[in-house]
Amino acid sequence: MNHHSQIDTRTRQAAPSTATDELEYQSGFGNEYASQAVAGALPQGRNSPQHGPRGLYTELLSGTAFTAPRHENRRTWMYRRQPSVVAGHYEPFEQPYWQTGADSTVAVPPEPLRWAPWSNDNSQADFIDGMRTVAANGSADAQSGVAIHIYIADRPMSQRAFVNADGEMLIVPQQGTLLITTEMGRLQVQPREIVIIPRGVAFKVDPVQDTGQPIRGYICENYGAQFRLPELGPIGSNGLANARDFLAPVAAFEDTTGEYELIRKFGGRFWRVPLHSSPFNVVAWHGNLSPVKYDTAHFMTIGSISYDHPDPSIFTVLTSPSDTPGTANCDFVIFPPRWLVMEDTFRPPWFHRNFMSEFMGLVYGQYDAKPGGFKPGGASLHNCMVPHGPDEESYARATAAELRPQKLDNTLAFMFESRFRFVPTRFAMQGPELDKNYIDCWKGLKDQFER
Ligand SMILES: O=C(O)Cc1cc(O)ccc1O
Ligand SMILES: [Fe+2]
Repeated sequence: MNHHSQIDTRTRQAAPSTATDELEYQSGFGNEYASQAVAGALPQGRNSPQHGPRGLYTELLSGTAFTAPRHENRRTWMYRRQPSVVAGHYEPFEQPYWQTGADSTVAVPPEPLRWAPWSNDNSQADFIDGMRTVAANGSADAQSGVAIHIYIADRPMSQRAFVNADGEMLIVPQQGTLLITTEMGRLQVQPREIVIIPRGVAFKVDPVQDTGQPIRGYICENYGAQFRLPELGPIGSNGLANARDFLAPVAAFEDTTGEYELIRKFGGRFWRVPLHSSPFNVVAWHGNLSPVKYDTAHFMTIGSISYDHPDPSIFTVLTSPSDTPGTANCDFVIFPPRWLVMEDTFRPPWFHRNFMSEFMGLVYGQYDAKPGGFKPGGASLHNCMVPHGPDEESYARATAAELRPQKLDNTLAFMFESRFRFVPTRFAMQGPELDKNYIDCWKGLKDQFER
């Protein structure tokens, strides 16, 4: 099933890169998916028959505690050519730029921060080597908080696979199409789409075409509760990201021979182990723990059709709740193409100070609160209680505008919003991408009080 062909491009914005996706998927979010690459490989009526089907080994992957409530419980049964315990000894692997948890030695100024698109500092990097942590909070061992990384990669992972025991990974591609091979099968993901790789699932990321440009994007590594669809409350039973638009892979296994290198992130450290065959050897699987992708063009955006600018929580695609109701470990929020029709309203985001900490990125186009300075591939950070809002240009434009219905088009910004303060890494604070003059975009907002 190719869902791209179903997008109505008259009303929905096409992504800048449009490689066609010929892969097959199963639809739904957190379904009891079932798939087999070879007939007879998926047992019927039981999970672990005395003899695995077709000589396959049975292996269970639990993404939540066995006793997690039913609506949160995630696990998948895999039928594979070898169990994943077949491996040698692990040895340490170095990835010094991929950091875990807040770095308490970094002094974070309580002011708005912004970064230009990061430059490619290593043109020999795959997805793992090309990862750079830009901010983090919480702790992987405490199962709370997130890290935000950017990746810039020029080469395929090829015979290298990766397992993250510290959290799930929400990938937001910004440039170039990815082919993601996982234990559950393959997904193709391009800018405008997002993908979630659950904690513990082996995967690798390869560029789809050689465009001469590296693949680039943002990642939210989530140490906390798994991302899920938000409650809809009075919105009702439909809207925002609809579950049926999420796509899980179908079972597929690799026949490649030769050595694999498996890299495992475990408690903030990296380890490597040689494998004598591909870890992508699952012939059939069933369960509700699976990577899924989602095309944000399917997002049913809701906004004000009377007056005022609503809170951006109406744009929540996914939420990772914390123990405090309504106060997320992390929300993933998008600012997609949409109509603005509010009457007698300052339409861009208001000036504000927020309890929650806001990390923003831009996939393409312009963000209405910051028409200049905030570039695709760059980022901004407005931490807990840090004042921010529309820049001078946006303010001038919005207060002068004639309030006709207006389409914000050709744009996709997003926000990782967390209850925990984001601590930028040394890499982010000391690199040349940090915008030293960001605060100046507000300096012309003079006192114009008419007494
Ligand atoms: O600060 C930002 O640009 C993000 C944001 C957008 C919005 O529409 C309302 C509040 C908010 O924090
Ligand atoms: Fe904000």
